[in-house]
Amino acid sequence: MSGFGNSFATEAVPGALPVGRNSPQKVPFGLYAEQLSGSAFTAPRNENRRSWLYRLRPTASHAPFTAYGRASLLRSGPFDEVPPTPNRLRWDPLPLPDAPTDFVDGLVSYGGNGDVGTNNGIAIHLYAANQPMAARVFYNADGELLLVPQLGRLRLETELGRLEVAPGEIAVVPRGVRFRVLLPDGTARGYVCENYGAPFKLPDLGPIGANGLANPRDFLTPVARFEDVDEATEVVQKFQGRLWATTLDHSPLDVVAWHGNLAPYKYDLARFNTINTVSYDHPDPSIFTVLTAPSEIAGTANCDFVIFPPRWMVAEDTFRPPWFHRNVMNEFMGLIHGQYDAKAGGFAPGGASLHNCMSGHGPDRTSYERAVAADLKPHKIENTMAFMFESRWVIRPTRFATETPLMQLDYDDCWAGFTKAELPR
Ligand SMILES: O=C(O)Cc1cc(O)ccc1O
Ligand SMILES: [Fe+2]
Repeated sequence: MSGFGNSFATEAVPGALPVGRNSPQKVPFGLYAEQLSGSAFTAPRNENRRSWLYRLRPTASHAPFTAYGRASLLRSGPFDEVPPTPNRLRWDPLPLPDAPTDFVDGLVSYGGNGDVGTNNGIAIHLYAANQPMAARVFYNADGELLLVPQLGRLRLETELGRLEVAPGEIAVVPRGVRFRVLLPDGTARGYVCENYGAPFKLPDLGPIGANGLANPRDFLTPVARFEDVDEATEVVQKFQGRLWATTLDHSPLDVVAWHGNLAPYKYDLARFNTINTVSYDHPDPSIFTVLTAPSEIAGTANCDFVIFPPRWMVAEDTFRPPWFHRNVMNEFMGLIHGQYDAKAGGFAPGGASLHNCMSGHGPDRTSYERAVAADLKPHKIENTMAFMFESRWVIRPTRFATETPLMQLDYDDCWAGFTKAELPR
């Protein structure tokens, strides 16, 4: 179903969706009605998110959750394992695992900010997996999950239906929605932004007008699809930063019909309507915002999801790549494929970089020298897709991120050796 944040209605069995009310005395077929809220009941209408689910069994029927037994590199805010470093950080790609590892066990946190307990901030994870989630499902009680596949498709079997997401596409799974991740290509790697704050929405367009950037109709939400499976299914949840598990005697992906505006969705980044200068200067990368999770300060996001898609570069008398800058916001970047125009080397697909508040960064020396010498005819940047999670709060790396051999100890060298400017004598 097409559209961002629409009010959808879908039933996998004709007649399963109650008509004219949410909670009839007798739900068709004896299904159980359940409201899933993504906002406070009293949130303003344009921010109010909820769906009504009609399921084979109530979610409430389950044994207590107990602490998840397995080791995990998943971390949550507050991020205080190691002192936050003011240094610029970059990592080589996360290797695919040797041991059998599914999506949940393959999550590795690189950093984050805020606090799961106060509903602000984000966590940034990478995943590398080689096993489908067989007899288990996962949900995150701490925030919604923005998934950015880099290698291999993900098949998300969720309570509200099925989504397949390939590298170059993204998906968002709302807080609390249970899902299983299957790997149609056998292995998968990618990035996750876990958003503790207000859910992602489309940015305002201001003077751009009524159309452009990510257009609402290109967001896709699944139709209802359910499993009628009476087999043991483990439910793993993350709650307040810790993993918990319980086992049901059935699959909880048993929602036969649902309606509402809280649902998973996907988006193909190739549909992005990229807007850029046709005169001079390199605009701020906010022109490439796909989704924004606002904070209570207008224009100062808990998280912006920004992409650097293929595009024409035509600016005249302009240094065309990203300029040198120091930002009050905090920038975590990843690369889905190709090359990023500010980095001639070292920033590989599946890798990552972190430039926190006020740390000087920008083009590496090779990119700089090439751009200053370039013949400025129209040039198309092709076969590339980098992205950024940009947040108003410092992204505090995890112990893993600062101690892994994937971290490039020589990152600073990419900005070494610039010749000094020469003033007229
Ligand atoms: O640092 C980066 O590479 C991201 C970035 C890109 C750009 O075009 C302008 C500013 C910015 O932070
Ligand atoms: Fe930057």
